[in-house]
Amino acid sequence: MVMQYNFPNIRLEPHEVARSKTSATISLSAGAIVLNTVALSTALVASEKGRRCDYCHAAPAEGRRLSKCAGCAAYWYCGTTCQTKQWHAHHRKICKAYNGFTSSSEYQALSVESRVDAVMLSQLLAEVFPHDNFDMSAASSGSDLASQFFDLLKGPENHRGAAHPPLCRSPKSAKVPEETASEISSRFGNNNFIVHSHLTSYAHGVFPLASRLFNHSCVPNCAAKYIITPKETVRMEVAVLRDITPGEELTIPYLDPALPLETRQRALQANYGFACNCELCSFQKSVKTVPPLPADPESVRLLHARLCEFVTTHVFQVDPGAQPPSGRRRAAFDCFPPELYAVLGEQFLPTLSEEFSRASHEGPYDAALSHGRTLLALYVLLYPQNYPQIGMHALELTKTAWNAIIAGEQSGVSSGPEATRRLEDAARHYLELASQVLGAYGPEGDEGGPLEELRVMRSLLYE
Ligand SMILES: C[S@@+](CC[C@H](N)C(=O)[O-])C[C@H]1O[C@@H](n2cnc3c(N)ncnc32)[C@H](O)[C@@H]1O
Repeated sequence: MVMQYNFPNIRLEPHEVARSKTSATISLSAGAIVLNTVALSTALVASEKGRRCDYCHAAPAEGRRLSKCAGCAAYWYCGTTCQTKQWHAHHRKICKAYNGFTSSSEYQALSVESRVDAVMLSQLLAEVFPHDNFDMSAASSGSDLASQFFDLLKGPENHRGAAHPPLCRSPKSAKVPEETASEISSRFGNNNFIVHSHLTSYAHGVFPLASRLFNHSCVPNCAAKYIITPKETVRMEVAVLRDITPGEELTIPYLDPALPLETRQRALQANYGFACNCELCSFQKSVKTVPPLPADPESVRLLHARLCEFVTTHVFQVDPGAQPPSGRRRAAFDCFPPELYAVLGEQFLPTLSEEFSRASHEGPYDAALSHGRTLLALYVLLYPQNYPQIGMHALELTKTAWNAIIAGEQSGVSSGPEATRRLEDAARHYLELASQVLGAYGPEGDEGGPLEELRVMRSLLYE
C-alpha cells in the first residue's frame, strides 16, 4: 500500500537518489514550524535516568521527586498518569525482565549509545505488537505512527544482514520472531533521533514522520527541536531556519555540520548509506591540503584575526561597529583564501572551543572574549544562517562580556570607561545575534534555558 502524506505548506516529492524529499509549497519565514509530530518510542540516556520522567521527559519541579516503578525500580515517573500510560504502552512487557536484561553480558557488551537503542527497540516492539500477534502486514497497513514506521527506508547495514540488538522481554510475553525483530531493527539506526533540550542531548527517539520527510544536508535550512509537556509524550517540531522560497527542498542535519569532513562522510555512509554532496562538503572536498596550524603564537593570532576579518567581510559582522558584509554565504565558500585553510583542520575548532570554555569560566576574560570571537567567526562560516549553536555561542559571549564588566568593577582595576563601553557594545552586539538566532529556533526543551537567559541579559544591558 502506498502511504499518503498531506501537510499544509510542504509536499513530499520524488528525489533522484533519496527516494523522496520534502519541498515548501509556499514562502516560509525563519521560525515557521513545518512539522509537529510525536515519537513512536523514546528512551532516556543512562545519565538522565531518575532525573527526568521516563514517559514525558519533564524534570521534577523544585522540591518534588520522581517515583520509581515498584517492579523494576529502573523507570521513574513524575506521577501516576505517566506511569499508567507507559505501563500500557510498553512497560508491562519489559518490567520483569529489565534488570536481568541490563545486567546480561549481551547488553553489557554494547556501547553506551547502543544500550539506549536496545531498550528503545524492545519498547517499540511491545508498542507495535500490543497483542503479541507479530502481524507485520496489519501493523503496516494503518495510518498511525506504526505504519508510518514500516514505510521508512531500511538502513544500509541491515541490507548486509546485520544482527538486531538484544531484546528485553518479560517472561510471560511471547518471544518476538527473529524475522520481525530484524525487520523492525532494519529501520532503526537510520531513523533514530538524538532528543535534546537546549542543545544538550538526553534521550534517543523514533519519530517516523520526521524520518519519512526530511533528507540530510550539512547546510540545512531546518532543524529539529523537542517540546516537553508534562504528562504527554515528547513532541518534535521542525523549525525553518531562514526564509524559504516555494519549491525549495527542506533539509535537516543528521549530524553536527561542524564535525570534520571525513567524520561526517564516514558516518553518513555507514549509518545512512549515502555520500553527502552539499555545498559545505563540496567546498571542503575541494580543499586538497589543510596545512598544520602555525607554531608561533603571533602567527596564530594573525590567523584568528584574518578569519574574523574574512567572515565579517563575507558573512556576518563579527565585531560591533564593523561594516556589515555585503556578500552571501555561497560567495564565502567560493572565495575562502588558502591562507585560512589551517582553520579547517580537525583540531582547530575543538581546541578553540575548549580554550574559550576554560577562559570564560576561569578567566582571564580578555582571553575568553578573544577565543570566543574567533569561534563565533568559525561557527558562522561552517553553520548555516540561524543555526542554533551560533545563537547559544553568542549567548555565552554575551555573558562573558558582561562578567568581564562586573569583574572589572568589583576588582577596582577596571581599565577605564572606554574599555567598559567597548565591552558593553560587544555584549549588546552578541545579545542581538543570540536573540535573532534563538528567536528563530523558538521555545524548546525544559523550562527556562536560553530564551530566559536572553531576557535577563537584555534587562541587565538595556535597563
Ligand atoms: C531518514 S530517511 C530520509 C527520507 C527518505 N528520503 C525517504 O524517502 O524515506 C534517510 C535516508 O534518505 C536518504 N537520504 C537522506 N539524505 C540524503 C542525501 N542528502 N543524499 C542522498 N540520500 C539521502 C538515505 O537513503 C538515507 O538513509
